[in-house]
Amino acid sequence: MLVKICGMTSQASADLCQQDGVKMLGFIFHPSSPRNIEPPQARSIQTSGVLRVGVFVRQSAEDILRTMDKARLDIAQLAGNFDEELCARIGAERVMPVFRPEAHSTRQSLEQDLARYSALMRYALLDAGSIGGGHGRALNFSQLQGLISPVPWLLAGGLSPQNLGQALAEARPAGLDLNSGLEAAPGRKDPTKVHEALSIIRALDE
Ligand SMILES: O=C(O)c1ccccc1N[C@@H]1O[C@H](COP(=O)(O)O)[C@@H](O)[C@H]1O
Repeated sequence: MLVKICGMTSQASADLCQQDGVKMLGFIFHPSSPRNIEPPQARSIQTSGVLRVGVFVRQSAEDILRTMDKARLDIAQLAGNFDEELCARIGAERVMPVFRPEAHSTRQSLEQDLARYSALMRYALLDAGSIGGGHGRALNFSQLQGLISPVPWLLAGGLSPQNLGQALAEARPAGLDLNSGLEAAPGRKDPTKVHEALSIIRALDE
């Protein structure tokens, strides 16, 4: 199971979330987010053995590449409008676009969209809503069961210890992206929720 925990705002939050089984830590570069972080601060946060993911909403390829360099990022999560050219400029191995199941009237249309980006991304992420993120709103998990994706896909949107079991059983993603559902307050991770979520995932992933 590919587990990503997003919204790192300090070394303490990264230390809390860098636990066995966590593969990605996310840093949000979106000024209006309560989880926004500046590139130098993200750079100063030490991580080990995890992929460092930057979350971007409306930045240009140049801005994204500059921030990736400044903050020592491995992957760009494209949570705004993206196209083939943007993905190609960043490089397929470093791209995780956010796809929006609710914007598609059929499952086939979502799968076609995923297929279109097959050579342009390393992972795909599926979230609720139409742009941005961190809204804490979940997708309809059962509608995603058996989804055909050319790359491993992560489920995002309102995941918390309360709904992880249902999400895994119904959507059956390759990975999970946890964010506001593990917070004590916006931008501040709750150690109890983080431990609880990771132990649920470990138990269900055996
Ligand atoms: O969390 C944010 O503030 C945010 C802002 C702008 C773009 C993306 C953001 N977060 C991402 O949204 C999803 C789902 O988050 P949640 O579980 O619903 O809180 C996740 O991928 C975050 O990386």
